[in-house]
Amino acid sequence: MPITAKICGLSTPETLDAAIKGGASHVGFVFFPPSPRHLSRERAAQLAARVPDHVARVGVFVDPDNAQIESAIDAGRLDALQLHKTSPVRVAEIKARTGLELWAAVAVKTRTDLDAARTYTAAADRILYDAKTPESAALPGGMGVRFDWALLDGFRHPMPWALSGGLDPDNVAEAIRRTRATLVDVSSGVESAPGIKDETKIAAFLKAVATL
Ligand SMILES: O=C(O)c1ccccc1NCC(=O)[C@H](O)[C@H](O)COP(=O)(O)O
Repeated sequence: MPITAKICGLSTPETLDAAIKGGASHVGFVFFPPSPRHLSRERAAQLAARVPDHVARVGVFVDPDNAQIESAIDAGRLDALQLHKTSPVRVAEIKARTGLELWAAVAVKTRTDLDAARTYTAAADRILYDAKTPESAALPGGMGVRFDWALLDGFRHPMPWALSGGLDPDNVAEAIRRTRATLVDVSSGVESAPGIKDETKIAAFLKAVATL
């Protein structure tokens, strides 16, 4: 099975183009004001217009309300929604309301954290296993934190899934070999500073994925 990749938190035409040129299957647009990657609706619309049909636009949210979601879907021409810190009931509501592909982020630090994945079976289309960020952290994702991939050993995934958290061009091949992920997601591992994507790192990450 080919390995695919989502480059998350893109905010400029140049870095978006680098992700598309490098073969990303998904591009992520963050809609969360505290994030250095947050996009205004205007910026999202400009970027969305550059994305070809074969690349999926994923909107990233933290327990959003309906108005936030609807304006972002329109502006970003979103194909999928990635929801952090959002309950299974709320994910199901959003799915019913939008009809879009829904990804539920599950924050992982211990094996017990994986149990949350099963609570989304009736609501989400995909689980994104992401590293749990510290309680004091400003963001629930995009912090370059990695979890112990061995936690996924022998775990029966309840639905399609993706691996995230602390991936970068140097460790993504090992992560894929270790976990057998078929979709990987990266943000800060392809940045030169928080929120500043680096075209060279994006290309290196996608090359590392493509060579597997
Ligand atoms: O990236 C953000 O700023 C962000 C803000 C709020 C919720 C989620 C966020 N990012 C989620 C992602 O999809 C990241 O790609 C994922 O957490 C991995 O990030 P990183 O460890 O930096 O590669």
